[in-house]
Amino acid sequence: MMNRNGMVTHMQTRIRTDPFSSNYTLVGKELGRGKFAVVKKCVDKSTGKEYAAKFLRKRRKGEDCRMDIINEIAILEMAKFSPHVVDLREVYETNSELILVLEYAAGGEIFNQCLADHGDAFTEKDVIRLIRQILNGVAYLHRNNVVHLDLKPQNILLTNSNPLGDIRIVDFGLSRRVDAVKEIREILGTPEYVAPEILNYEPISTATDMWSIGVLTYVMLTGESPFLGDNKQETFLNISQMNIQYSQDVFEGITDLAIDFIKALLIKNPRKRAKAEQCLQHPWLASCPDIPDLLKEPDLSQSEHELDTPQDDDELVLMAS
Ligand SMILES: Cc1cnc(Nc2ccc(CC#N)cc2)nc1Nc1cc(C2CC2)[nH]n1
Repeated sequence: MMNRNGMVTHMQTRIRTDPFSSNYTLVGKELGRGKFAVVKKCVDKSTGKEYAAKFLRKRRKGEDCRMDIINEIAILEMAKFSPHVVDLREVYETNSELILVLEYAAGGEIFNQCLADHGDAFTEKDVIRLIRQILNGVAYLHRNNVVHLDLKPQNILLTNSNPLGDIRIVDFGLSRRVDAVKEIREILGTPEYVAPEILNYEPISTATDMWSIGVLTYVMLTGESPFLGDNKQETFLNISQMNIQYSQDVFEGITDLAIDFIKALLIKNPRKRAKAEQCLQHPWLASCPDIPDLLKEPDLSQSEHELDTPQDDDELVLMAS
């Protein structure tokens, strides 16, 4: 089932109402915190296995937001066959919260290694391998007509940081189905990574995620955020005016193929931007072989997992930023 702004309203996971604390022990400090969610590491009491528990408040600013959380759960369910999307184990509900028990990625956010000093920063070879995994995960979502809409280094986790492990895409709190609605025109995402069409209230599409992957690649290779200004307005201006440099000093030691890859994504017109499947064929990614991911994941784009089409086709409500 879909509603009019591309949110999924139907899920299959059984929601448990027995106490989360009967089965899990919380350990250590918080892993992450958002406006209406907190993420904590936990351990399954019966197996000792580690998970991440995401506590999401159902009421936000006096509104019932339970359906927003159902949307996130349904998208995690749909993506369960992708090895690059964090796995959802089970869901609990209390009076005030829904609790998602998710796969634990011990390596944390790639954000931390993007900014690391030269010694611990990613090599170009690391970035090629990680970007290929991100593209495989995003290609899977796009084949299933889902856009993430908040791709950034804080939402790409590592199974292990040293030795460098594999990526897991997390946080589908802003994600939407793009096939079920004529146009999604909401201001979403994080300023440094939002695509120009978001700022101009133009239609959001899978190309919106591809722009974010272009920014992400730039940051992973250089440690610099290409459009970051002194404040949100300046950042938005840099994006809408395409104020981006590929200077020799910032890209010292980085191949021209890498720059060519980024330039295929940081294109203002979304229709001209490379798609995930095209990116996977780019010579920059072909420069170091890896196990073909498609061998690991069935493609469910045409299957019983297909979400229902929407009941009504009203125009989307234009959301204020
Ligand atoms: C070691 C660790 C360190 N830092 C974060 N940060 C983080 C980033 C984004 C979100 C946003 C979300 N969702 C939550 C936490 N997650 C970690 N492990 C996780 C985190 C998780 C699941 C995704 C929560 N599994 N393993």
